[in-house]
Amino acid sequence: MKKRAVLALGHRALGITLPDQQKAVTKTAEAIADLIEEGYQVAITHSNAPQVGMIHTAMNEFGKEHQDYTAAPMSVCSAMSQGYIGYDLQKAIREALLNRGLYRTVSTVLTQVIVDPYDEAFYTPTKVLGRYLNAEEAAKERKKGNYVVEEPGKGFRRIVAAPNPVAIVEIDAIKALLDADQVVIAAGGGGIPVLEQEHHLKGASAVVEKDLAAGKLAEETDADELIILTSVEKVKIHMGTDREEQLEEISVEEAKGYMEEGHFGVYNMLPKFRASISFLEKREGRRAIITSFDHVKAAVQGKTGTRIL
Ligand SMILES: Nc1ncnc2c1ncn2[C@@H]1O[C@H](COP(=O)(O)OP(=O)(O)O)[C@@H](O)[C@H]1O
Ligand SMILES: NC(=O)OP(=O)(O)O
Repeated sequence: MKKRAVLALGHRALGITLPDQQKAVTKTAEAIADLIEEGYQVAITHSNAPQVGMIHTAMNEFGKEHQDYTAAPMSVCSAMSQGYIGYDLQKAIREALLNRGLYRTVSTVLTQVIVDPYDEAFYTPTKVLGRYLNAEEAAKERKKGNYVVEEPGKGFRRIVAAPNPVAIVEIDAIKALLDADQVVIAAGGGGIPVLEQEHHLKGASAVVEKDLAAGKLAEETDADELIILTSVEKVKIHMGTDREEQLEEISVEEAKGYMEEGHFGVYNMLPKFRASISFLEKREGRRAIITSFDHVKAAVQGKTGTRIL
């Protein structure tokens, strides 16, 4: 029986600008093809904060120059990011597989993720997005009810909530594609955040943390492995001190302990641990791996990466 993996692609595996993204996904697609060659069924999710920031600027600032301009809410910007990132990934993965004489349909499911309107995250936004604003522009954003944060010496940036993913709306479609052994890109950028209002879904002005959405996707697709591809081969404890140590194979209990001791960056490494622990506590006997895209093959073979069991 095939193993099922959910992969989360971070900034290094995905790239940021259009040309950068096309170059990065070509390399990442090789790593994904390695996994498929090893017999994995693969679902992929990815970052999108830089991309959604660019789309938001394009739609809401330069868009005004178009006579039929209407503002684009954050949820629509998220959907757009899923579309073009998915398109680049589809092309790159299809090609990497064809070069190895393999064929799989690769598709992107525009995915909505339900969030809780009472999530604390709506009161304490953490996802920094878009270009730098000057003080006057920042004041205008605040007047519109948007949150803005100052980066000393650089200017101001929009900041939006990163609520927890509660459920994946299109989960049955994603599962059907995986069951058919097809490659699926889903819950990109953490999914398009939506609020459930009776039986309607309403886009939320937020960006879900992609690592947490990947954990939810792994849980809901009953995956064997959650593989988070980031910029480091292994996670460190006591990072930057003379006690620095790389983590290899650790238990959930150990992972929780390190988390509580505060070894991980709050907005970068910590969500990867939260996602891994949440998945492993709900699906016993599975594995979470945190490593870089160029070490994924060795990591699934147990030779490198930080592996949480
Ligand atoms: N304990 C840690 N061990 C390794 N890297 C860490 C740790 N804490 C924070 N980091 C930082 O987390 C970064 C990866 O997170 P992030 O940049 O958000 O990645 P991604 O875009 O891949 O999700 C690393 O480049 C590193 O600087
Ligand atoms: N959605 C999301 O978590 O994106 P980043 O990884 O780019 O912050």
